[in-house]
Amino acid sequence: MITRASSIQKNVVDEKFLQMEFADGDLAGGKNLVYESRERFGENVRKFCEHFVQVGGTVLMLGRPQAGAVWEVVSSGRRANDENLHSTFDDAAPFNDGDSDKQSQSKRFHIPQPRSLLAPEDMASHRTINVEADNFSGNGGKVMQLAPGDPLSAHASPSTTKSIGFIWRSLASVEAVLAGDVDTCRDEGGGDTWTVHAIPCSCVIDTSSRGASRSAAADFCCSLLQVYPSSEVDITMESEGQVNGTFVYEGASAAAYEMREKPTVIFVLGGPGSGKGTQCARIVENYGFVHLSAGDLLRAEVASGSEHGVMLQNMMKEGKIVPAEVTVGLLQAAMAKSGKNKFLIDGFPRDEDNRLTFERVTGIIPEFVLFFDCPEDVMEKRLLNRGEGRVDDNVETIRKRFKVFSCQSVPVVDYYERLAKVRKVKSTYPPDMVFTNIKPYFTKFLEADVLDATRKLVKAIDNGDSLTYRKFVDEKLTAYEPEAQGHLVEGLPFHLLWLDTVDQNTQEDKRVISRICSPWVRLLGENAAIVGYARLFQAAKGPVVSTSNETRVWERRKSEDGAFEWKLVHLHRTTAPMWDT
Ligand SMILES: Nc1ncnc2c1ncn2[C@@H]1O[C@H](COP(=O)(O)OP(=O)(O)OP(=O)(O)O)[C@@H](O)[C@H]1O
Ligand SMILES: Nc1ccn([C@@H]2O[C@H](COP(=O)(O)O)[C@@H](O)[C@H]2O)c(=O)n1
Repeated sequence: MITRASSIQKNVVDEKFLQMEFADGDLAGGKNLVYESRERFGENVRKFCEHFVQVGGTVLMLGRPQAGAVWEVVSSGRRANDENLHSTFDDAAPFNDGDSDKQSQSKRFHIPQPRSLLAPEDMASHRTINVEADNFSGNGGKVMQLAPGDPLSAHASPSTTKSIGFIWRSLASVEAVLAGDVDTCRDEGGGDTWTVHAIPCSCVIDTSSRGASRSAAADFCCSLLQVYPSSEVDITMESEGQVNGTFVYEGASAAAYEMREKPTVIFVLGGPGSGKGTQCARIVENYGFVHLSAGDLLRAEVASGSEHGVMLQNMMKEGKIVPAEVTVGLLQAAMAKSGKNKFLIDGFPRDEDNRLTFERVTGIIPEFVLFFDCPEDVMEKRLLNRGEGRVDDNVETIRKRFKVFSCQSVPVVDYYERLAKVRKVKSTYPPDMVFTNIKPYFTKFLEADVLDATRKLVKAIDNGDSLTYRKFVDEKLTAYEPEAQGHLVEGLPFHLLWLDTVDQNTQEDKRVISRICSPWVRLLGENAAIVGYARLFQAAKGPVVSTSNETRVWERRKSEDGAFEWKLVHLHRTTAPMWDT
């Protein structure tokens, strides 16, 4: 059984979830759970694994550690497979957390490097799974006829956005091969060829000197490196001049930083007229998401006179769900065009086919599903009063749409409910009240935004980039910092002087860069936040040269264009002691 981090949602790991997710037999039989993560481990993932172990399972955690994260193999003391774990992870050292009670229930090991995606039984037989070139002509989304161990190659589109989707699909394909899951082994085809030879694998990327595909290639390497330890991945980048692997590795890290995560997607569902569009407008205004309404995209497609226009119009008049390929294609194009990475996808997925097609094509799993709960009589009244001249806002079609919703869309909501991903809001109240009830689900995005602003600001300071610096900082910034010798400094000139003296032409190996470590965020209401962290200053090619502790106070305001932005209003920095190593 392979479980992804994203399906273990924050704050929802409880008995109910476990019972829904895993049949009794799975747990009672002491089955293995191979937990594969490309995401940061949180407290809930740990709890989840511990629980799984307590009910007799074994958990292997595979992937790459994030800074500061502890990778653990949690193994049930009641099972006799500890040896197996030792031989799989031969450099794993027992971890003694001093809690002897717990130790008798389960043993933990720190693994410095995860080894592979293979489950222990596969490791034991050392089956090598070849993932090679030229066995798959992927044009047109052909389904590959694969059995476990069969070779696989894949093709990537030259467009970066599509390629990112490919990366995840490609990794999903590798997993699918491992699991013998032929259905998942699809690819859309076209473009460059990326070759993954085996696990341990090597990867040859022909960039053909195209910018987009080069950066996609870097992303791909990065994804590989997140899943496989670098010792097992050998990356070569072929282009004019034979750029070597080191370049790609560094490129991959940079790309990983810029595009740390796949886009964040929230699906917005609810019956016709439940108020999805109304609330999405508020979420966009307050939390900076891009709103994509599947229905609006389809109506625009009809209006554009496209080849599918007549068919789409007829289906919509009947309240029917149009083919998923069309809707997903429109959504994908709109996401790429926006250049943004946070999306509210409204009125989607309307049925299982919508959901599966979206997952297959984009590889994106939604952060959560915002669901508006509203009785039919209320929705009908609203739609009849909407007055937007839509072809489907008449009693006859409205009733058909209700039927389609309960027969085809509700099962999708149930599916996400089983993954504990549904955030239900009653939408019979007035719009402002509905929005108040939605807000708590979006707090974490405010925290992420303010942390992102902090990172960008620190980067601007490192680069002597006063233009970007000014974008993030209030003119009346106040600061306590060692350079000010105990005085409160007000305004920007003191800081700009420092920025201007950072010599951007300094030789690369003499530059000092800084890194934010152990950050924390505390929101003070919706419009203020405190961010704290340790900042390590490093020579670009050398060890840490100094450290400081910084606290920054941010205020969220509306900018001239009406969007919210974070502005730094106060800074406190102290020099932190250095440790002898
Ligand atoms: N909480 C509410 N109270 C009263 N009226 C509302 C509320 N929310 C939305 N409405 C009104 O109901 C109508 C339908 O709302 P909206 O278009 O947001 O629904 P929807 O779920 O997006 O519908 P559809 O699925 O058909 O696109 C609109 O006229 C809107 O102004
Ligand atoms: N995923 C979707 C979304 C919509 N449709 C069709 O569009 C009609 C209107 O949708 P709204 O969300 O704007 O109400 C809907 O009744 C469907 O005909 C679709 O097929 N697939």
